Amino acid sequence: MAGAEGGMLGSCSCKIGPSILNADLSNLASEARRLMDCGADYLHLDVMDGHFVPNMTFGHPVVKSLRQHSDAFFDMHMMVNRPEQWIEGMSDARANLFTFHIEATDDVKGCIRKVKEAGMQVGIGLKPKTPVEVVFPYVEDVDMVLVMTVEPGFGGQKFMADMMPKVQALRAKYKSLDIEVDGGVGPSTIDLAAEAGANMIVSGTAVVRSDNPRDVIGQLRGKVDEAIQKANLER
Ligand SMILES: O=C(CO)[C@@H](O)[C@H](O)COP(=O)(O)O
Ligand SMILES: [Fe+2]
Repeated sequence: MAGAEGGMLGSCSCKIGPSILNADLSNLASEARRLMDCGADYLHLDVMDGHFVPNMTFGHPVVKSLRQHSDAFFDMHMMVNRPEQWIEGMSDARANLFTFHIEATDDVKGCIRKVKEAGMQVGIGLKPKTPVEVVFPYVEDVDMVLVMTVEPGFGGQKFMADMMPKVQALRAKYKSLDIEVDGGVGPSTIDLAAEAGANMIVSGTAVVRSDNPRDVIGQLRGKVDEAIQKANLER
């Protein structure tokens, strides 16, 4: 659904979402346009509050401004404590998917409900040290599960291959779940993520710092499509 605002999740097809964290943030609108024009399916927007992670980025006022220039599907990666406090602002900014971390709230069910009531799709994220089992009670209620493949906070880190068993465990249990991986994903690590069963691929540095982002997005998509086809044949 490249380029269109609205629903995108639920089909478990390959979707590539560049992270703009290491892009030129002073030219967010043109960076968003450039990445969507290069074949991205959605934009992954990293929100950091300086508490949940040791870094800060931007909040809903910036997202609302960006929305004036882009009709892309906005995947909000909320690396913030007490994500509940930003649901209304992100909904007002016309974000599409609000992904909060399971470690960041005492009321996971309540947060899921409030995101839905605010008219957004909902994702739930797991830091590397969080076991995958903690998310199982909520999977039926969310649109997507995000498995972090770096410690959240910064772009350009090394992909943690030891997170792949989490992706495999989720895929084994939930055949049509949208599973996103985020952190250190690029042409040299996509095979592991795709074969484990991830279908939503966040890629920051590898895409935005490439001389040929279209080619990188195409390579990532090729590997994921191939893995999905193989998995379907084996079923
Ligand atoms: O959420 C995060 C980091 O906390 C990510 O979205 C990264 O920013 C992706 O960038 P690369 O690791 O692909 O450079
Ligand atoms: Fe992210």
